[in-house]
Amino acid sequence: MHKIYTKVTDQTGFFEGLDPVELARNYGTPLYIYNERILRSRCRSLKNLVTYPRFVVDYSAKANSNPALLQIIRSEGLEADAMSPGEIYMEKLAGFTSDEIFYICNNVSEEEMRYAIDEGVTVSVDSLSQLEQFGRLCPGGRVAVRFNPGVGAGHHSKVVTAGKKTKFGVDPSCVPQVKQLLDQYHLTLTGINQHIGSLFMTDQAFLDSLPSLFSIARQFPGLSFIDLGGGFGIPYKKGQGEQPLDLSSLGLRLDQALYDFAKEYGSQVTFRIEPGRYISAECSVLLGQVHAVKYNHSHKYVGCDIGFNVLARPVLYDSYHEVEIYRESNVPSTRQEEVTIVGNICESGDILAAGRTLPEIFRHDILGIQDAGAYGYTMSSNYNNRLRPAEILIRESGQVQLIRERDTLEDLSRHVLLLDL
Ligand SMILES: Cc1ncc(COP(=O)(O)O)c(C=O)c1O
Ligand SMILES: N[C@@H](CCCC[NH3+])C(=O)O
Repeated sequence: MHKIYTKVTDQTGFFEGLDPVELARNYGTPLYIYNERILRSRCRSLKNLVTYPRFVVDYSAKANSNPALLQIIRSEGLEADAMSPGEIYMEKLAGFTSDEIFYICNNVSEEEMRYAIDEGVTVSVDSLSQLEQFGRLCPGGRVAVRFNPGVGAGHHSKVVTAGKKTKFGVDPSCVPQVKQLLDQYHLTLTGINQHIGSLFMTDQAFLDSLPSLFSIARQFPGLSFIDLGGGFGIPYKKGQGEQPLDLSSLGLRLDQALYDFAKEYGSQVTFRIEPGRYISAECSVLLGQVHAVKYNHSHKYVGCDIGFNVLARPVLYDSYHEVEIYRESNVPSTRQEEVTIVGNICESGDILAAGRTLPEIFRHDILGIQDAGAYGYTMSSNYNNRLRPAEILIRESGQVQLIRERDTLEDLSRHVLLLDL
């Protein structure tokens, strides 16, 4: 077993006794590693959020749609939301049936909407024009409408998806036009949904959004479901003492709100939530290797193979991920130093962690980027013609399984057509 010099969050025993340096050597870096036990525990926490009996957790696959992980999530009794035909496709590959998939789309073409209708999944539209499109494609069908409750939340303005400044959802003042379109195309409104945004760490905004959603529901008697959205946060700064979202307090208050509303509205109604990050973020550590260390104007840069093509969150949102250091040799880090960890992409903004105080890092060290399982691989790209990483899963049995191969150079040229010069 190689010595691990800094252990910030591995009290959970993330590697289950395996050696991250050996995993990096066997599978190469960059490498997304997932832990099945942690993934299952997050699914169970949300499934047991409330006691209200008709409560469904739709996993939001945009956070991570690796089919092996989707299989585990489904085996825990969760259903799934989808944002694109690709997500529907991956979910079906993992075994989700049409009635377990909720397609929450935004500004889609007729072709895409037709795909979802033909696949038999429930469709939610989020504008009057998309409702009209659905009506023309599927007259007499069942549809859901996403409303904007007016209350937004999120870790960055780019991921707040309700409130005044967002493209998402139908304004509640448009209920009469929604009714008119439902009538015109003989549609049944099967449910309404919302999503206030991504990552809240207190329950306030989420609970504050409910009265507005419930007041919309009152205008549509007989709905099968009301979907409250996702956004449940995880503490990315555990090393600085950031505390997890208090699910038990949120659950208690939510439960009360659900029972109260169902009593008034009708107890047949199902409530859904659609979390992504909470389920998949903490079950993954992303491994990378340090290939260069240098000083530029006396600041130390640690250069590794995790460019923003592998993990885009720090560059897109200034997101913070804890970094652990794993080392093969027994060379100790004798001092702490301030460093900036950067990737191998041809942009100055390719910064993974800026100005971090960490134990001294050497060339060849393995870095473990924590909480990388949500919006990690799914937002990766081939920018600079780099290869997207491999993904492995540490099973509950302790076995390691490859669940996605690393891209190859041939993958880069797969859809390319050369000229005949
Ligand atoms: C419509 C919708 N549902 C669910 C989610 C999942 O969000 P989160 O991963 O924060 O739970 C998102 C992403 O913000 C979303 O846009
Ligand atoms: N991609 C964002 C979350 C957006 C969720 C999708 N609406 C993140 O990494 O935090």
